[in-house]
Amino acid sequence: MITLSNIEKVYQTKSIETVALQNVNLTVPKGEFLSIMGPSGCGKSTLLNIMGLLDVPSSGLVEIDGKPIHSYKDAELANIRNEKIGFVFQSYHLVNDLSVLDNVELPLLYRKGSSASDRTKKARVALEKVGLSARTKHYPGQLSGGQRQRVAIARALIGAPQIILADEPTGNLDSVMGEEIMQILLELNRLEGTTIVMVTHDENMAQKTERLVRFSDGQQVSDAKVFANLQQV
Ligand SMILES: Nc1ncnc2c1ncn2[C@@H]1O[C@H](COP(=O)(O)OP(=O)(O)OP(=O)(O)O)[C@@H](O)[C@H]1O
Repeated sequence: MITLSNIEKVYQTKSIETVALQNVNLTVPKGEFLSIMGPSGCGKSTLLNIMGLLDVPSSGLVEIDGKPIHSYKDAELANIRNEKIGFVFQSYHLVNDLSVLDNVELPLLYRKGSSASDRTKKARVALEKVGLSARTKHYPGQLSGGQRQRVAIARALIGAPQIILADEPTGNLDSVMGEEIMQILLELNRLEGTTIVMVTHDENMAQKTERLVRFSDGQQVSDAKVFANLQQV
């Protein structure tokens, strides 16, 4: 579970102060699939970075599973990020000169006690989950956008994270590939209980999730269960 209380984020550059988030209170229960929508610049990526422990708020409290993150040392935070959280980005963030298999193995390189054979085995399982078993030796440049995003999801999955944070995961894809990626995320959430927070500009994608929070100017303007999916919740 992720809890944000009275979160404020102010970016201070030499001459300008930008309030990216203000008075944000949001709880994401374990196993929820939550969408975040809002106009460009309203603070969605900032929010996701704070939830993913990649950034800290200017004020307010962030708790993961009931424990405030400021009570952890930096090394402990890095461990939580590595073990509990998987990230998926709009532009995939794959390493171009590594094969698909090596890209997927990357998060485990930073984990203690994982052998090369264990990493390879887990990477193959993750690639199978996203339907890319036949592409392990390819390089990202040899794949379509949808396939690259599936590699990125496999990489997020390899460490069996409890939480996946996805920043516009279908943003660079056409509607067919976007739908495929969405089905993978929905299955992960339903079958494995992975908590997913997804930033999206696509109303259709948001309507497939359980709950939709809309932001404007750094603040929540609505927070509602997605009616069409209520019977599945
Ligand atoms: N590192 C930074 N330094 C200064 N200002 C920043 C920084 N990062 C973001 N901002 C500002 O904070 C505000 C929120 O940015 P953020 O990237 O969170 O918005 P967003 O809703 O994700 O936008 P988009 O949909 O375009 O990706 C914007 O006004 C942006 O210019």
